[in-house]
Amino acid sequence: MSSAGIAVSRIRADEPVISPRFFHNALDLSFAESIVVFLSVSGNMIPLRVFESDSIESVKLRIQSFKGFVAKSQKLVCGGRELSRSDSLVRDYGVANGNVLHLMLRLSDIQTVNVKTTSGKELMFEVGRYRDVGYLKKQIAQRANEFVDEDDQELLYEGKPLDDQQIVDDICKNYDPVLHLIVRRPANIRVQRVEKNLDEWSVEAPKLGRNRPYDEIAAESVLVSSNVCEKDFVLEPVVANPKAEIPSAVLEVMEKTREGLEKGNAPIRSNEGSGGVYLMQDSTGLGYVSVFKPIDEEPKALNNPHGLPITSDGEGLKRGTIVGQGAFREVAAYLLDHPSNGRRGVTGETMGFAGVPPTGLVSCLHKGFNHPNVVTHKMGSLQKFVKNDGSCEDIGPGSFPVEELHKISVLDIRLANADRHAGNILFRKDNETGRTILTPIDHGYCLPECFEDCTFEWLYWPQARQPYSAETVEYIRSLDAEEDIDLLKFYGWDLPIESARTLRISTMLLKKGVERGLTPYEIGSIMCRENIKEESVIEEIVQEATDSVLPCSSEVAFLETVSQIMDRRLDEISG
Ligand SMILES: Nc1ncnc2c1ncn2[C@@H]1O[C@H](COP(=O)(O)OP(=O)(O)OP(=O)(O)O)[C@@H](O)[C@H]1O
Repeated sequence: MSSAGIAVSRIRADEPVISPRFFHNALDLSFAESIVVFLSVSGNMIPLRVFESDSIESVKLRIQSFKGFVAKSQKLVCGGRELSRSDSLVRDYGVANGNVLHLMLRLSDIQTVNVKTTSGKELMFEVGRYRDVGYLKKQIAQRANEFVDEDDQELLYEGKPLDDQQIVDDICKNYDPVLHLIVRRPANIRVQRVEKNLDEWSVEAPKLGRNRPYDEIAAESVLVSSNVCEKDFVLEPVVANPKAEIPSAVLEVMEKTREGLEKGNAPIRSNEGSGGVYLMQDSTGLGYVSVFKPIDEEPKALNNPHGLPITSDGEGLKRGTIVGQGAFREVAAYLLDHPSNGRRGVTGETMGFAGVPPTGLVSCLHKGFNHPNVVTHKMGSLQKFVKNDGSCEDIGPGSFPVEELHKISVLDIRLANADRHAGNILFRKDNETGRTILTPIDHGYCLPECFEDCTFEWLYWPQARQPYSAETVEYIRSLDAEEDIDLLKFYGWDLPIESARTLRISTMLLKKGVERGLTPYEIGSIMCRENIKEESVIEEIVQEATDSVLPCSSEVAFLETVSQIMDRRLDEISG
């Protein structure tokens, strides 16, 4: 999931933002049943008239028609809650007159840039929006070996030379620009250190041929400040229990990330995501190695770069989650994604059944992060960057192999994931086999304290209606919620009793469901609400158990009651 054009308003959603007079004018008789809300887009407040009976989808389509933002790319947040169910109504979310709707856009990070050489040859590049011109030059040098080194290239846009530090997104202004490439004959550069942090660069550029704009370049000397020897970053693993070994795949990701930072390749903030998401570069500066998500930049946290209002009660964007705990949840999803042939530490296998990328907890300091007030170390999750061809939001589910979807369904059901939309599943086509491989990412809202916001987009994909294979059933049988809770505790996250209960109940449901031959669709439907108003079956089961046991009953007795009620409900469904 991603976000880019961002609502930046400090006005709280429950504060009236318009004068009574405006209301009087805005609400004439023909609109007696409508309400006026305010759309916060990039700091601007735009009044928007909606009906309480409008669906969220139709509000998004309206925004699309007058602002041009594709409905699919929109994310609306009101009163600290994401209006995530497209078919639910404005009134279901309690949106009222004068409320502020924060609009966040999910824009692709990738920008197409066309490069035209002086001989008229055209090359197309797809680069990250937040890459700079220097990076683009490296790509040009790599793509066509008839071109000389990146240092000899000059890129022009609308006749003006571009600096290496200029960001692609700043040049592009919503369309695919054509840049003109000029290759200079190699200049002779000599660097001499005159004192600490101060180098003297002597550049002797030879005269170039006619029609070249750099004919005038003559020998010159410039003084350039450099910090090449200074280490201006910190990256350390966060270890809560020295006895808990960091998985080898996570250590490798940390090491490669450190190498990139050491080479001066700064974190690049992703255009996507409602929180601060940084793409960490490798040592060559040509690829990404990991993704860092600091806890203080989560949605509703103090330093969120997208200007979402700060939490007033500590609750995250999804019910039953807490702002600042996203990183623990990301790490938990990797730790609990056990390999299919056993447990990670024992088998030596690094990848789990569902393929959650290796993820660890780190403390990181870099001036490129969003910390407007103080420069401090940031704690957050560091996840291996997975090469991909896009997210499942970009293509229809027809080509996804059944087992690829099933592995993600097992993970989501177990962890009661409250944020499984198609943008959080990356896809990649394997060149050799031609198979599509799915990778689940973004687990900051798993293991919530209640089931209210569980949503699984895959529920509506045809593969979800096929039964689990024998191997998957075997894997599900091997799961043990108590072992999982102990594992997380060993790694330093003592799950709150409510989240531990969620894990126990959802594991119980998954196991009982497959024993009755239920499909991912059938089990998933028990966990998800059909609409925002009506409780899901799992919520009804929990409520019935709560009503049946004495308030002083133990957790074991409560879970035993849940188990009995669940058996009855599952028999009704499967019978
Ligand atoms: N492990 C990864 N490998 C490759 N790309 C990734 C990875 N993790 C995140 N990304 C990229 O970064 C983007 C934002 O990440 P992510 O969805 O985790 O952020 P978020 O703020 O939690 O988003 P959301 O608004 O969906 O909750 C993703 O859409 C994806 O393009």
